[in-house]
Amino acid sequence: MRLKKLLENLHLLTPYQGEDLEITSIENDNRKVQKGSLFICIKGYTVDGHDFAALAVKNGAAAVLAERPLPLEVPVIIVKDTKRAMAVLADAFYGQPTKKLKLIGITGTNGKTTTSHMIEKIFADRGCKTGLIGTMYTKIGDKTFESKNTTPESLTLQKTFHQMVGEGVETAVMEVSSHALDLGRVHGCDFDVAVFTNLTQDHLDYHKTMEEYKRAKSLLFAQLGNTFHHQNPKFAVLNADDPASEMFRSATAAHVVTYGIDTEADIQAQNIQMTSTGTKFEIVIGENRYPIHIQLIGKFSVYNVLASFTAALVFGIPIRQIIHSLESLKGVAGRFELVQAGQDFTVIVDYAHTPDSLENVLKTIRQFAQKKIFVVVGCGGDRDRTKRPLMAEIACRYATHPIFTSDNPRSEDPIAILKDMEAGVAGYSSYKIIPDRKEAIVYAVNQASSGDVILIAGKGHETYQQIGNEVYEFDDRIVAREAIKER
Ligand SMILES: CC(=O)N[C@H]1[C@@H](OP(=O)(O)OP(=O)(O)OC[C@H]2O[C@@H](n3ccc(=O)[nH]c3=O)[C@H](O)[C@@H]2O)O[C@H](CO)[C@@H](O)[C@@H]1O[C@H](C)C(=O)N[C@@H](C)C(=O)N[C@H](CCC(=O)O)C(=O)O
Ligand SMILES: Nc1ncnc2c1ncn2[C@@H]1O[C@H](COP(=O)(O)OP(=O)(O)OP(=O)(O)O)[C@@H](O)[C@H]1O
Ligand SMILES: N[C@H](CCC[C@H](N)C(=O)O)C(=O)O
Ligand SMILES: [Mg+2]
Repeated sequence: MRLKKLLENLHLLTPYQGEDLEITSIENDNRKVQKGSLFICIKGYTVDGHDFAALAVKNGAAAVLAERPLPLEVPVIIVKDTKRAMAVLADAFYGQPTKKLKLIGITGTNGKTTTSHMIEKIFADRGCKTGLIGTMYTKIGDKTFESKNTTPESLTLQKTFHQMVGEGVETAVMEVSSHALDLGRVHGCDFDVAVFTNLTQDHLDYHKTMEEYKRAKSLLFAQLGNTFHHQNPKFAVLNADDPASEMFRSATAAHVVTYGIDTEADIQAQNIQMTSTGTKFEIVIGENRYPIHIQLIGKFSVYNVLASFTAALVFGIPIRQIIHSLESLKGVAGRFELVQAGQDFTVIVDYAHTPDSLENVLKTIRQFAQKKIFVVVGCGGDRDRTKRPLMAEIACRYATHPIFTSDNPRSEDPIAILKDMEAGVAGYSSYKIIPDRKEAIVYAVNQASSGDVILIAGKGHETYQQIGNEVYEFDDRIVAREAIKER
């Protein structure tokens, strides 16, 4: 694409008058620059991309987009906010791919990954080629690619959507994190449906207050726009049981459809019963009742099913097909995943790393556990510190044998993280501290007797543990399996 044509999309008050050049790619990392790239300088949290502009030019950059003048031999286009501009240029360069896709965005503290997989399954079961972007990976059809962030920055995102369109994807489902919304990573994404799961405490290291965290989440609903698309209507799918939904409703002019359990909603779950193979309930829509028997357990799973059901319903997918897809879902990796290695006690690996998710999972376990409940849990370093004492207290409140250990300590001292956790459990003496995660898992496995339950929380599908700057191979499921075998 020609540079002038590309820059027209920025609608600068003083249009670019410089040399017109062929732009072969857009990059914001000098290490990816090739001959003819437009290099965008982004001031990051760690380094300033402006400091890499000269290197980018050396690597072949034809032009540079920056927030201040730079002494370079190629054209330097100055804008106030390169991150905002990057989203616009990425969308234009890749041919506005989200306009060619049915795009479903999911936000909320917990349940995004699970719900996105449910929605993807409903569309895939209909023979539709799907795309998925989220915490575990980016997926195009059956191929998966590693993802660094739950929601990547705009350039990576638009490139991925472009690839999806090229490979025949019709429907893309993505998790939209609060960081992404706040940092404008999804600017320009033409969402058709925005889904809200729930809002509880997390990420206060970044957002500082719950109000700010909620405001960031509300941007997804604001982004559905204020224009009506009567041929392709846009929908906000909101959780009637979560008070934050009111703010999200007011943030959008799109059609609002609610789901819920405890509060009256357009799509409601009633008569919820736990069975030996999962959960049975009825989905009530007006006068109609649709029985469903899913293979997952817990009230939180019912919420995820309702959110997915509603998102699919607004696209006009027949109810019996939606129900069939949801009933045949066995689970999502690392979410309430059972480790079965011939033992006579239950071992569950789950991604609960927030107070609310830990409480939900432990409450669910309490519904069926007959004997001891072990929980092996830690808290991530360089993340919200205020959730640490809360998670520890929840572990002690619901489990008979809580074991505090390390999650991903990152740059923090693991012992200091454990001290933050301990601050929440002054009134308890039931817990044990084993800083080494493997030792903690082995200890729980060795202590368990027939009929007990062990919950290993926090890392779910993760296959690594980050201690300092080192990333080690670590998979709770494999460690637990080996511990069971060696018992
Ligand atoms: C705080 C934050 O969001 N950081 C994100 C940010 O990194 P950063 O600001 O540190 O970037 P930087 O390293 O300073 O680089 C600045 C610029 O210089 C460029 N650069 C850098 C080095 C170099 O040699 N050459 C070069 O050109 C970089 O390409 C970049 O354009 O930009 C990176 C690239 O897009 C992100 O990967 C990174 O996410 C980090 C890994 C992260 O941990 N983010 C978390 C907080 C996050 O975003 N989490 C959410 C939600 C998680 C959930 O609840 O599910 C998520 O969506 O993942
Ligand atoms: N609807 C829900 N409400 C509360 N907790 C949930 C819900 N769904 C899942 N959980 C719990 O939260 C954990 C994380 O679920 P999931 O990975 O689907 O959430 P997420 O929003 O994608 O999280 P992240 O922001 O870390 O990517 C699960 O392992 C489970 O313990
Ligand atoms: N997306 C979440 C994942 C946390 C997972 C937990 N294992 C941790 O490392 O804290 C985050 O980055 O905060
Ligand atoms: Mg996720």
